[in-house]
Amino acid sequence: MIQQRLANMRLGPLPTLLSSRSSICPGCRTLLSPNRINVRNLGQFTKSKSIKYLEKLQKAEIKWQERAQGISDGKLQNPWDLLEERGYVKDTAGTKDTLRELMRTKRIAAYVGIDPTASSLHVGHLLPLMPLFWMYMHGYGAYTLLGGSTAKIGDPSGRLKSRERTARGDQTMYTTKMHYQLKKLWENVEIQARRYGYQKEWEWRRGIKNNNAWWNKQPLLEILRRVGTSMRVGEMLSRDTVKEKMTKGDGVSFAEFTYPIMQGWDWFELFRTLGVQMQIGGSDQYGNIISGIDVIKAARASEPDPANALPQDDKFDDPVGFTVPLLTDSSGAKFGKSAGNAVWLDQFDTPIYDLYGYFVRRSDEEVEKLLKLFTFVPTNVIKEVMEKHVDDPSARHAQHLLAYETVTLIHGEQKAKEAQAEHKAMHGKIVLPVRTGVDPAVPRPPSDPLEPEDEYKMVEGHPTTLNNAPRIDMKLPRSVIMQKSIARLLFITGMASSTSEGHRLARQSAVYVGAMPGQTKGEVRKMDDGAVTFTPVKLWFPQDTAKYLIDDKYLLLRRGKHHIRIIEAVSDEEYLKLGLTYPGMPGSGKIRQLREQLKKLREGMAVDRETMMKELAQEPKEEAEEEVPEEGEFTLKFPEEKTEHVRRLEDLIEKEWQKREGKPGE
Ligand SMILES: Nc1ncnc2c1ncn2[C@@H]1O[C@H](COP(=O)(O)OP(=O)(O)OP(=O)(O)O)[C@@H](O)[C@H]1O
Ligand SMILES: N[C@@H](Cc1ccc(O)cc1)C(=O)O
Repeated sequence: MIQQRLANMRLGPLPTLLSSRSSICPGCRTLLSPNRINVRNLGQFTKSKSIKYLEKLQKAEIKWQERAQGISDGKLQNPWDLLEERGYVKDTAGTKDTLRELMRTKRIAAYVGIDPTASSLHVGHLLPLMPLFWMYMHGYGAYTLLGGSTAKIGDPSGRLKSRERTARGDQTMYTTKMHYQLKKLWENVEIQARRYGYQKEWEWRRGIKNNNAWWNKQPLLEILRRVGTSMRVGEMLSRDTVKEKMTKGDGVSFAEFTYPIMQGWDWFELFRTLGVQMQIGGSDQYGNIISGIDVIKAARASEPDPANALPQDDKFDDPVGFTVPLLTDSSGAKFGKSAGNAVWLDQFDTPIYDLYGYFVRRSDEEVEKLLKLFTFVPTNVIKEVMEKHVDDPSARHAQHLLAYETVTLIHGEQKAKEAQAEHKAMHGKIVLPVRTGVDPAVPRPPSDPLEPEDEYKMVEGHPTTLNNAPRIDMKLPRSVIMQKSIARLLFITGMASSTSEGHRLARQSAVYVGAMPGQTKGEVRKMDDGAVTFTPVKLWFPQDTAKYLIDDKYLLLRRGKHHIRIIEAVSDEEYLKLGLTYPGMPGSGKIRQLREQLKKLREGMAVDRETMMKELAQEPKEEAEEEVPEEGEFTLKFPEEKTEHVRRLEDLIEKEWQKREGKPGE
């Protein structure tokens, strides 16, 4: 069938196509029209490969057109209707009819941008991401963009106060963490797609972009000439967000005023290179989306090279967008970091158990809406679940489904199973702890200084995925970073199982450090803030590690695809005060010994107080330093007197004993 259609296609013989002049975005796996293929943009293919590639494009296009016909015939649902039905559409840029028809006829691509202004994504960010994920699962191109450059300006939309400036190093840390969170989300979306029966096809496209890639080399003059001349200041001043901030807030800086143009130019870049015709954002992004459409139209009309001209034949070539409703808390405040009510996607900011608990606590009134927004559960199944739920609301059946599915998307199904089992074991016996800041009235329980090093251990016996990858961020004393060999650092950070393995990895350049590839041999170029780039580690001298410190504060290491460490250099005093330890830290044996005993006690393995005290009185085992310190090498050692951390652990052990012995007040 496809063969036959291929032969009948009006595209003509492929070699002819290859010589035709016009434009197609190189990243799009979309055949726009017969005369729109630009051989220059297919430069990376040899001629024969290009023909194969074009054949694949043709097949994909035929499938798409068959699907479009199926939608017209009422055999298939238009994905736009799915987005509307699930509650994702608040306002549209472009009429709903245009959006609907565009999605039926054209395999467009869409994007959602997020500025890395915190170290983690939060549940609010999932809302604009969900329709993007749905689009991906229906064969559209889907891109997430990190605003490494826009974050330096700060979007004034929906705010009365300008964002605080972020230090260069922190900005890098935020970008890196969000980049890996997005990667993890995308990997989980692939799994979810399979789980829900969406068969992955060659044409599916997705990616994570960083606008730093173009802003670092974008001449201002080009923007002013191509876009600046047609954007009217009066119109820009009349935008609600600008007016609000100018009259009720702290004013609008010139940089903030140009923010919508920056965001619009991002869109133009994605439109030009990847065929991203649609932008999705929270409802506070409506003004920026409208400005973006103006920017694209102006940039498109002012293209100096006709060979690069973008299609602009009819309304289906114009950029479009839509906003999702804002997720708010019970007081109506936008759920996010600025309002201080965020539920984080980073399990070390919001533990998975708490994330699960957050969704279980949603009210009966909102659970159906949230199931549609945050899960891939089909609407007919949601309907059945809600019927069951109404029969016995106290079982919180719908809420558990919501929690399970959302945690599965964020952290993987295994983690969702664990959180559910843990939750079920606790249910009814204790009040759920709230450690997320969702409800500030509930005090946060003191954190347990339990086995922090374990967070950096790789899971044994299982392949590493981003769902089970160890913790990314860690602190280390500055002296350790500056004076230990890179091999030792790899061991200390959990990237290698021993110093000798660290040595081998560094010798083979099998690990990477956050930096820009040097242009000359031995040259070290620091990473651009806002972008994440790695170059292979070499066996350099301990003092050379300092060259890779970003903003004199962060060192980035990567092994394979999933083992990342963002190591923050803190003063030795602060490290001790925080009570942190690292593998092989001289004097840390006491802490390890106390932790082991506390664990034993909690697991009911401790015999009696006297035996435990005896064991604690023994000299703790020190982890042998595999490496003989080089002369003058610093070794951070715990001071003789008890540290805060030791005292805290002793205190916890005492409390556990009192609990066990049934002392009042515990
Ligand atoms: N609570 C929310 N509901 C819906 N969309 C949201 C929510 N929070 C953020 N978004 C959307 O996520 C995208 C990125 O948001 P942004 O980078 O502004 O982060 P933010 O957390 O909203 O920032 P802040 O809370 O500091 O204002 C935007 O499209 C934004 O509208
Ligand atoms: N301005 C958006 C983030 C964003 C940044 C760059 C873009 O191209 C798109 C969106 C926000 O603050 O929420």
